[in-house]
Amino acid sequence: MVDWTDTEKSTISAVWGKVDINEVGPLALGRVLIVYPWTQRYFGSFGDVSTPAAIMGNPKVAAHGKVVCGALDKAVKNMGNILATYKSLSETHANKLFVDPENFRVLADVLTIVVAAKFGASFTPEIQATWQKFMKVVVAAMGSRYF
Ligand code: HEM
Repeated sequence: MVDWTDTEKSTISAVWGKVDINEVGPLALGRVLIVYPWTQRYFGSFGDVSTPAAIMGNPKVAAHGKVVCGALDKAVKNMGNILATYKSLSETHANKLFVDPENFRVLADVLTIVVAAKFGASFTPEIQATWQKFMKVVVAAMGSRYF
């Protein structure tokens, strides 16, 4: 159970409210595949991911980036119970997709970089701290059914 202050809750809602899932989702997943190439092994059915340009232009990568960010929307809307929110998604990634949970942290870090680049100076250290706390909880929840 994670305690969130009212300020933390409103900070996450405000940041998320300014994030365009359709833009940030594809950018984040594309960057994960480029910066951490071993993650490509999970997306064998996605077609051409052989070069950075192919990855960033791949419609399946873009579509899936939106799906992942859509799932993050659920965490924003259920901050009081992120663990339960991701129970079955964690089970799917563990037992069906066999995704190494270390990759959740990788995705969270890349997403933070993409969000920071979009926000620029308005992504203050205080906002970053709250955002990273939120990401930590998401990563923990996504990894919660691995053991
Ligand atoms: C915050 C972290 C993540 C969230 C919220 C998330 C969310 C999702 C969602 C909602 C789906 C669709 C599930 C379904 O259709 O039942 C999915 C599928 C999938 N995820 Fe994740 N995911 C995350 C991280 C990752 C990472 C880091 C990887 C691999 C590096 C990954 C690999 C996959 C794969 C391979 C699929 C199936 C794709 C397909 O064949 O269509 N996920 N994920």
